[in-house]
Amino acid sequence: MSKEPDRIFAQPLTQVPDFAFNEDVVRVFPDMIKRSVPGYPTIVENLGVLAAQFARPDSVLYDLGCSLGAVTQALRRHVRTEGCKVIAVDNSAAMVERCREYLNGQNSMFQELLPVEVIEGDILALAFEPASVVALNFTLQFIAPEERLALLGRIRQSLLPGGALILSEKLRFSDPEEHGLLTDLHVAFKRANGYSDLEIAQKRSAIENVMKPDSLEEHRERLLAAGFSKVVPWFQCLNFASLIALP
Ligand SMILES: Nc1ncnc2c1ncn2[C@@H]1O[C@H](C[S@+](CC[C@H]([NH3+])C(=O)[O-])CC(=O)[O-])[C@@H](O)[C@H]1O
Ligand SMILES: O=C(O)C(=O)Cc1ccccc1
Repeated sequence: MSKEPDRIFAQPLTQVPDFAFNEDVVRVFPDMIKRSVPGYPTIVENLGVLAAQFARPDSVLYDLGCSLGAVTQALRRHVRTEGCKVIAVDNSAAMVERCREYLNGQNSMFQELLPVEVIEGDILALAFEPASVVALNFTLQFIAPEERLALLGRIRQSLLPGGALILSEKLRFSDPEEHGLLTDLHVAFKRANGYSDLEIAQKRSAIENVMKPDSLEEHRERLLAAGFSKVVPWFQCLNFASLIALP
């Protein structure tokens, strides 16, 4: 994995462009996500542990919005169920190219890894195969809000009995005091990880038009509306959380 540090927003920009998952971001992505998302390493590793409990024989495990394939790699470390394959999907050509390099490197080093297919494409246009695990690890927040319910409905329809959707997201909070406190604490987390106030401010304006977080209540209601029967939060660190949704 690339160890290059994230300095994307370190210099003052006259106009901050909308955030995009381009070559520059791909190069620093492992550093960026670890220093920006509290709990990210814990979520990714344990997503593999959870997935191993829900994986059904001869089914598909989806990693939707796979970026560099961190979740796919956790699935490969933990899932031992017969006949499973991973389908990892991302619509950033730069991400997919690097993701394939990492996964091919693993294939050549280890035998008996779950087979993985990496697809460059829009998850909104995907024809889902019967799946036992679907991971949306910090991806739904980048999908246009009006598309989210229909996407979750299609995921629900593809899920086999005993399977699960694992959904991780940045949260917004309907209570202004709670929202303000957790936003401030997230800024403190980023500062503690070496980001300057300028980097934090410029990143905030880069993501505000492209990343629209929902509240936990909105997630729960939409998942139930999409046909899920139960929504169980299993992790929260500051304003980042992960939920299990059962079919
Ligand atoms: N419509 C779409 N179709 C496919 N991919 C998309 C779409 N929209 C956005 N993406 C992709 O979703 C990913 C979101 S990052 C996921 C981290 C990863 N899951 C991880 O666990 O490391 C989250 C973050 O950076 O905060 C990017 O790679 C986008 O290209
Ligand atoms: O950096 C932030 O403030 C975030 O909310 C998380 C994030 C992480 C990586 C890319 C875009 C957003």
